[in-house]
Amino acid sequence: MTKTAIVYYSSGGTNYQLSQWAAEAAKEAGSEVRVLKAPETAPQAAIDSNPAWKAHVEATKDVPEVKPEDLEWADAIIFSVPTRFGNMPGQMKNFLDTTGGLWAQGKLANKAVSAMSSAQNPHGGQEATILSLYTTMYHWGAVVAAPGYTDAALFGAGGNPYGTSVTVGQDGKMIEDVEAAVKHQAKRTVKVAEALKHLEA
Ligand SMILES: Cc1cc2nc3c(=O)[nH]c(=O)nc-3n(C[C@H](O)[C@H](O)[C@H](O)COP(=O)(O)O)c2cc1C
Repeated sequence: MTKTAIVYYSSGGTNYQLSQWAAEAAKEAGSEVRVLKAPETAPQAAIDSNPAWKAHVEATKDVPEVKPEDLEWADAIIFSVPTRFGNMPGQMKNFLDTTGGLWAQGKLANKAVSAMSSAQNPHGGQEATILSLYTTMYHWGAVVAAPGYTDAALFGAGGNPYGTSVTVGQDGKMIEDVEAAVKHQAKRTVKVAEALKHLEA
């Protein structure tokens, strides 16, 4: 059975929702799934000063924090993060910077990976954010299973071939309907992981 880790960071819930859709699809594709959040690094005072952020942290307090061992466990890894100035949030970068030990042992090579993102503007840096994640994955020797234009669902969802991305309005709601695109991407990442299982590093 293929194992899938869905690793996200979210302060408003968008990337948590994208991760939930990805989890449903990976399970449908026959994979064992863990949904895991990047550990928070912001001071509690900053979280408390933002009611939406505070509510999201409270609502997801039972989601386990990702550990490097989860990446070693997984055959497929799907990342989901908000765009922060065209880049991933520091919380995710902080976690990725703890994977040096696994990288040095070659344990992240040949994982099938893909990434998703959200931003407040339709062209607010989603693609750059996804590519910033892939830069680290290339160093791992992982195999990026970007969706490209492999399914019609991509077109209704903004058509981002690097990875599903969505615009989030001022009210925190998603503008485009990306559920089908997320699910296609997750299933494809699982399929690529299955195909890679017998590859020698
Ligand atoms: C520090 C910071 C930087 C941001 N930078 C951008 C940006 O460059 N472009 C943009 O469109 N939105 C930007 N945003 C908005 C976030 O991308 C948006 O709130 C996020 O995608 C919502 O995802 P979440 O609900 O999972 O937290 C930024 C937000 C913060 C807090």
